[in-house]
Amino acid sequence: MDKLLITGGRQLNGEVTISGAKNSALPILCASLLTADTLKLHNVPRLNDIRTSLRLLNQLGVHTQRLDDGTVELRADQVTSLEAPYDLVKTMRASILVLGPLLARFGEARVSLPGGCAIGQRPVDQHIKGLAALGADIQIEHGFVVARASRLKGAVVRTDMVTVTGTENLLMAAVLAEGQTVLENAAREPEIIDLAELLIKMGARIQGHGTDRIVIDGVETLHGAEHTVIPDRIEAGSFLCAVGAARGDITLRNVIPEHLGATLDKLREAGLELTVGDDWIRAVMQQRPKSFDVRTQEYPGVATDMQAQLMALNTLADGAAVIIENIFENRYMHVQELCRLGAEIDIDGYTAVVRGVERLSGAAVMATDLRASASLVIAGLAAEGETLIDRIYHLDRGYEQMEVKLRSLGAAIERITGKEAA
Ligand SMILES: CC(=O)N[C@H]1[C@@H](OP(=O)(O)OP(=O)(O)OC[C@H]2O[C@@H](n3ccc(=O)[nH]c3=O)[C@H](O)[C@@H]2O)O[C@H](CO)[C@@H](O)[C@@H]1O
Ligand SMILES: C=C(OP(=O)(O)O)C(=O)O
Repeated sequence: MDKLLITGGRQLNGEVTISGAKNSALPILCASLLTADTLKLHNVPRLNDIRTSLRLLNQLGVHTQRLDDGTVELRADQVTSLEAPYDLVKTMRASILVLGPLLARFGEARVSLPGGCAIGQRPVDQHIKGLAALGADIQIEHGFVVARASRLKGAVVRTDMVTVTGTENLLMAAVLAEGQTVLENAAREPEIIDLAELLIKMGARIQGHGTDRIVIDGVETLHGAEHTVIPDRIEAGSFLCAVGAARGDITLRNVIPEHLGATLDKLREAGLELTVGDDWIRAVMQQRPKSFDVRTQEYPGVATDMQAQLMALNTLADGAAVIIENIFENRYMHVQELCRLGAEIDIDGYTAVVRGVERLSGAAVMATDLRASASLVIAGLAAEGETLIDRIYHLDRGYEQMEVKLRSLGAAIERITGKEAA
């Protein structure tokens, strides 16, 4: 298992290019199942989750090809299996996103229930409820969601809570359904808009994406399209937290600053000087951060996927901060590890109180999930001495070459691979 070794205390300076968004690319890859024509996708990040998705799609019979420039071509003209097996689904919850497209185009799907996960229970009942409302017959059998429908029929679907992948699954199902579907209480994340825009290029009729009411008029078939995945707002936010903690002067390239609105507000509260252009953000930090409170919310609020990184920044702040995690019931696994680095944090249910300390000190820590890993990297960059982060396979799920990018900014960070790390 690989580890990361960080020698903290170096400032970050220079430019870094942000990769395509994992959470946009994952549903978009699954949209390839909706047509027999070719999808040509640009700016697809090189991540373990993307490799897992491509493996899953291959297993279903989708022909996939990755070109050197980050382009991925997919063609689902010979789908040979309608089953997403446990061994692939267990490593990545987003595999559930094949359910809607398979059912809509082929009238059948068997998708393993996603396995346990470190940040909360994460049921898929809303995906199932929505597909049932579109006329699917759905059973849970032997750990699989087994869904059948001759042709899905449009309906009004109101999910009990805002769900990102739930909205995406229902959107991909509804585009091929007969008649009109209205998704109420829909997620408004930029990744939903990106998916909807791809589907529209494929011939889908969708209105209202980006609002909480999406109206879809089903069509008989969809065709091929070419699309560029949006930049990863969470990767961008993570680098900004890193410079906030380690200090320095960095410029992010290939970003859409408006997707980071709530995060940028928080970072300004922390004392970062931010200059924002069309597709770049410059961040300068030369002082100790000031503490700032965080309440995670659905977009356009502060993303739960930024909570751990914003907490890492707060551990070094002047003052105390209250952090409230509103989306996942178990997303404080990083707290114990940040405390190993000298942070002072108390948790009470969904609330964490962070009392900023003047310095962190390097230690051996364990990554427990994707954004927890990022928070440990951020803290390690600012800590005195060496921090050794174990289980960074979590980080590799969602950050493209994070240590290479950080090294280019001047960080002392090395990957220790395989046996060497044991
Ligand atoms: C691949 C992807 O895009 N992942 C993102 C997606 O995850 P994901 O789509 O899994 O998260 P959801 O938006 O669905 O979850 C929001 C809340 O709803 C609950 N819920 C959801 C569906 C359901 O059927 N029943 C139910 O109870 C969840 O347990 C959670 O408490 O959105 C999350 C919230 O922004 C992000 O943290 C993840 O990075
Ligand atoms: C929780 C995340 O991803 P996933 O939904 O794929 O687990 C994330 O991106 O922070």
